[in-house]
Parts: sequence; structure tokens; C-alpha cells
Amino acid sequence: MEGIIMDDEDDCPELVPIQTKQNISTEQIPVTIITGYLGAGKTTLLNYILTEQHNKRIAVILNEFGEGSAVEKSLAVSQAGELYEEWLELRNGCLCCSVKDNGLKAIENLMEKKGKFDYILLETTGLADPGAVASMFWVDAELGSDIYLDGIVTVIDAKHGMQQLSEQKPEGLINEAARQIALADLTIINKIDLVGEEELATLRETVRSINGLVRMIETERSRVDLSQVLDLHSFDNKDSTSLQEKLQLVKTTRPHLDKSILTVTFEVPGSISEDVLNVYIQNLLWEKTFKNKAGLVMNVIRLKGIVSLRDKAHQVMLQGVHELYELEETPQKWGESEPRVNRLVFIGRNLDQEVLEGQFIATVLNEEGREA
Ligand SMILES: Nc1nc2c(ncn2[C@@H]2O[C@H](COP(=O)(O)OP(=O)(O)OP(=O)(O)O)[C@@H](O)[C@H]2O)c(=O)[nH]1
Ligand SMILES: [Zn+2]
Repeated sequence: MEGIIMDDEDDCPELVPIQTKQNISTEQIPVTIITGYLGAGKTTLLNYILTEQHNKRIAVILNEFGEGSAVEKSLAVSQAGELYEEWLELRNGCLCCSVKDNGLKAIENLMEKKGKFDYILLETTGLADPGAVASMFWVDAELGSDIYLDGIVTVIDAKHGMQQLSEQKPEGLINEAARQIALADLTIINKIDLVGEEELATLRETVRSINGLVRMIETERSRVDLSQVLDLHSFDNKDSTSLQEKLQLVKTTRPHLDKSILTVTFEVPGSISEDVLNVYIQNLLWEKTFKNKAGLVMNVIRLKGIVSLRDKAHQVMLQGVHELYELEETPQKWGESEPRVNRLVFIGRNLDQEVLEGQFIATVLNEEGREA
């Protein structure tokens, strides 16, 4: 297989072999995106991770590329935009860098100049859309990069989180704090020293109502068990069994806050054709032809699933962030007597389970029935 990468020196596309993802994943360096609203405790978390005992050489990137479209900037990598970087040596042989613009390019430079790292932590600015940043790393991994996206961690302020989540945005605009939770693989509810159990319970429930899939931990001064934050493998198929089990536990949620983001899930038995599934997903993510019963366009922020593709012995994982999605065969085979099912989880705005499931059955499944 071949793919195109841009050459640094002369901006000339160059054909290079791309190894399959599975082969290189052991050598690739994980990137964890740390996001969260202003003052939630992101920097405290980074500092904590850096000072904890770990045998990793961690590079920390404080990015300021949240403003504007990070995706556009990443696509302009080949145009060799000017970079501004400041490097700081930290404890444990860790490095810290502040990037004004292109985060990806900075990481590549980092690899060249300082040798390889074991781990990269990237703190986004409080108001950034981490989805754009995540998509950028995800796209890059597809191009055979040295790095891969391990997970999105959202730090939430236990004291101010509810208020931030309740802020009404002008029509059409999304609440940033809610979006950050919708995207997360892990949420850290921080500053629990500042709230009582009741307040905490309300916040917990609200977080769950937004993202039915997310793992939640609670901390003071962002003190976490590192094994709960690093090496989550949220975007790869290293762990498809557990993903399947995890998806089975997810329930469709009821929005707690007005017009808020929620999680929708369904399971439909049968095997489907990849082409028809692609049309369904693209209509949802790209064409935006799906509407809820109030006529509002569905907006999916995160998408996960395990599907049964016709002619495939293995389970196939579905992953999506904003408008990017990917279908990837997992090492997990369907059992001989195991019923073939498709389980999908959607996190986003204006989602309606009946519509999503109904459309899936009507288009994806019935199309399959006609072909069979
Ligand atoms: N009481 C209390 N204060 C905390 C806790 N964690 C962090 N803080 C304080 O909260 C403030 C903000 O923490 P930061 O780690 O800078 O938050 P941040 O998310 O990086 O903030 P920005 O980068 O400005 O968005 C600092 O003054 C921290 O000392 C906690 O668990 N309890
Ligand atoms: Zn910070």
C-alpha cells in the first residue's frame, strides 16, 4: 500500500509505503489530548503527571492553535508555515513546548531534534474545540505518522462545571463545556474538595446524560492514577472485546439541560453491507440529512460501534469524531453460534433514537435483505 506524505524540504509530494496500522502501533507514540473549560485543572493535571513516578519520557505541548480551524492548519502543513516554539526542560527528562500554530509540525520537529518520546500530552486552551485537534491527529495517524491518538481527557471543574454546562449559547452555537464532555473518553471531575456530595452527584448525572460512554473519575488537585489516564487506546482496536462489552452497557440518555447533547444507542441484529452503511453514516455526518422530530438537524460529535459486515468473519469497529469516521476490522471473530448484531452509540445534539434506529433498519438492514 502506498500513501502520500509531504516532504519538508521542497513541499513535493513523495510516495512512501504505509505499513498497516497494526504493525506500527507498537512503535507509534501515543498522544493524549487534555481538554477542559477555563481553570478546570488541566495544567495542574499535566504538572502532576510529570512529577509522578513514571518510566516514560513525556513531551508536553501547550497549544494555542485552538483558535480558528485546526484542521485547516494541519492540512496546510506542507506549506511550511512559520512556527513558534519554546522549549523548556522539565523534571524527569520531560520536555515542554508552547506552540503558537501548528501542533503536528511541532511534534515532528520534536521527534527529529530530541529523539523519540514515549508519550505526548497536549493541553488545549480552555475554549478550543478538542474535536478539531483530535481529528487532526487522527488524520495524521492514517497517513502513517509516528504518533497516534490515544484518548481525549476532559477535566471538569466540580465547583463551576454545572454553571458552565448550563450557559445558554446563542441559537445554533454549541456549549463548549458540553462539547468537551461529549468528545471525551475520560472525564476527570476535579476540585472535589470544593463541593458537597449532592452537588457532585448532580454534576455526575449531567456528565453521564451527555456522554453515556465516558469513564468518570473524581480528583482533588488533579491527582489521578496514571494508568487510568494514559494508554487508553480509545481509537484503536487493541481491545475490541472490551469495546463490545462497554457498548452493551451504554443506554440512551435523557438530556438534563435544555437543548443539550445526549447519547443515543441501539442494537440491530443482522449483517450489513459496507457500502450501504457508508451511505447511512455519510448522510448523518456529512450530508446532514437526518433530523429529529422537531425538524432540527442531528449533529453527531462522537460515534462508536461494533458492526457485523457481510462476508467478514471479524467484528468491525466504527469510530467517528465530528465529520471523520473509520471502519476497522478488529481481531475479534464472531463466534459460531453468536448472533450477529450491530451496536451503535452516537453522542451529539438533536439526536433521536427512533429516527436513527428506524433509518438504520429501513435503509441499511432492508437494503441488505433485498440483496441477500
Ligand atoms: N481547590 C482546588 N483548587 C484547584 C484544584 N485543582 C486545581 N486548582 C486550582 O485551580 C486553578 C486553575 O488550575 P489550572 O490547572 O491552571 O487550570 P487549567 O485548566 O489549566 O486553566 P486554563 O489553562 O487557564 O484554562 C489553579 O489556581 C489551581 O491551583 C483542586 O482540586 N481544588
Ligand atoms: Zn492551563
